[in-house]
Amino acid sequence: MVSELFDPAQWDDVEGTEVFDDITYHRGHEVPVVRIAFDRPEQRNAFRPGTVDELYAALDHARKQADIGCILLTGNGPSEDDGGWAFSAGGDQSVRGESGYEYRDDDEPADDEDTLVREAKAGRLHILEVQRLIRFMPKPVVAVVPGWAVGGGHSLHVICDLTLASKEHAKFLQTDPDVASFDGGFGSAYLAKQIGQKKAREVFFRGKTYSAAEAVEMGMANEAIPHAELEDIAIEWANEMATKSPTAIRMLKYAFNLADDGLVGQQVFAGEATRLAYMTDEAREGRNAFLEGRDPDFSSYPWHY
Ligand SMILES: CC(C)(COP(=O)(O)OP(=O)(O)OC[C@H]1O[C@@H](n2cnc3c(N)ncnc32)[C@H](O)[C@@H]1OP(=O)(O)O)[C@@H](O)C(=O)NCCC(=O)NCCSC(=O)CCC(=O)c1ccccc1C(=O)O
Repeated sequence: MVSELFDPAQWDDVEGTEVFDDITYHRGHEVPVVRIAFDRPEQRNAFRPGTVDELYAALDHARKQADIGCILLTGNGPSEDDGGWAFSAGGDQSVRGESGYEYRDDDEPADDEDTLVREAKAGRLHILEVQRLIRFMPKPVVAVVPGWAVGGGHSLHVICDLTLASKEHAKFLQTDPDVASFDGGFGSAYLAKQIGQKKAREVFFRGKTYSAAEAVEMGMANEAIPHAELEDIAIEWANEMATKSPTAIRMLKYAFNLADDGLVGQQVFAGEATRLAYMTDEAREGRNAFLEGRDPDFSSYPWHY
């Protein structure tokens, strides 16, 4: 069983992903959606470096699928040890070293003799690379939170485009200052954009646990959903988004990001505007004139206002 909330009739395996140890990755049977899930329920889906590598690879694969319009990011469960549920409890503290989170034992990416592996074995904080991948993903990413979203796991739900939470089991908690960590980027500053400065400071400075209903009330989750229906409703929402105009959704996501992302936000939005411009006859005339060694003739293209 992948997870108690996982409906095998809704999902197909994805070739090549059987090598994943710490996550699962499935593609919608009838919907243009993928489901990526942390798969360490006995550790509350805490992520170690290998988990982050796999998560990055799966998200990047989903990014490149032209027929996939939405990504559900969740956590498998419950824990066989105690029945507890989690989206993710953040960085695995048992492998935290002095320069970041370390590869160890079965988490090793490759062979000891390899020079590149020595680099990879240095402490990593590359969950931040995953955050950026989600941020710039040209399609919506939905955090489906069946239990604890804590520390770096909390930051991950914050960066996702939408958050759907289990009414009974979702719990939102920032422990960063308890373990002497601090997400000074999207996890805190973007959270403040969502719920306001006072509330975001409370989340980090007090380290109180919030329910799904409180998270919705605060504006950091979209809806609290009965636990048993969580993934079904998530698929419904994902399918609604994934069947709209891909260009409109992509431009809207980048437009929402733009103001907060500075020049990089402008670059990402402008890159998509350039792509749209390349699709016009006017752009084809510019390219063809160069290739044909003549001056371009733009006279039939109006100065729109
Ligand atoms: C999540 C809890 C509140 C759940 O509590 P409870 O339900 O009582 O369960 P437990 O019995 O505590 O846990 C069950 C089992 O899971 C293990 N476990 C839980 N969390 C972790 C973890 N993070 N790492 C390792 N193991 C974990 C726990 O030890 C138990 O195992 P047993 O063998 O059964 O004993 C509670 O568990 C809890 O508070 N967990 C710790 C949460 C935490 O502090 N997370 C780390 C925050 S820091 C972080 O995530 C940094 C991430 C990062 O990379 C980063 C770095 C720089 C900038 C930004 C970021 C970023 O945040 O992205």
